[in-house]
Amino acid sequence: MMATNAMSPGTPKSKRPKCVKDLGFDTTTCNGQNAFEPPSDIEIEAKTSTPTEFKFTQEPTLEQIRVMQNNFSKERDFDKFHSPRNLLLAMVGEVGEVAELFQWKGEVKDGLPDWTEKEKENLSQELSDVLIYLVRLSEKCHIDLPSATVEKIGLNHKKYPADKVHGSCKKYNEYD
Ligand SMILES: Nc1ccn([C@H]2C[C@H](O)[C@@H](COP(=O)(O)OP(=O)(O)OP(=O)(O)O)O2)c(=O)n1
Repeated sequence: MMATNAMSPGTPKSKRPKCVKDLGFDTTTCNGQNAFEPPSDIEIEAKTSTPTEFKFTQEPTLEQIRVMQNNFSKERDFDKFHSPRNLLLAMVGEVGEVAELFQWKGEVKDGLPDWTEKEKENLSQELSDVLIYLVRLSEKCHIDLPSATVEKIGLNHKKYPADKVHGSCKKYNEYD
């Protein structure tokens, strides 16, 4: 379904859409319970795709990751430690561990061709830790992360119209 209610970046926070439904998108199919159907103005098919282009696997979904981490925490009686604040600090700590892997390397090439297998494995683990804590934090804050992300991408489309910003890295509020 098309977004019908345009929202300018200057809209006060209190008046901003709270969920993807407020943008005019059909949310009945993107709440983690059902199959995901993207709003028709947000493409999920790659614009161009080559056989060598990097892609994620289809599963696990964020909901499946939420369940896996929820089970992991229950089995270990970790729930009592997983308050939103603790999870936020844990996530930021893991972001720091990602940053440490890039520290002093200068710019690195796409696909990290100059990294050792061990370095790539470390990065893979630290990025996963960030995601695991992000998903857990979202769960604890009752943020439906997949839907919220679609909503945010919708907002990004409105703030950064492709025909206006093409090839520029200026912030949306720096345009006339
Ligand atoms: N109380 C805890 C402890 C760990 N984990 C899970 C979530 C993370 O994916 C991972 C974090 O474990 P560590 O704190 O041991 O961090 P690392 O795995 O990054 O180890 P290191 O700090 O040695 O790199 O384990 C968790 O959910 N709750």
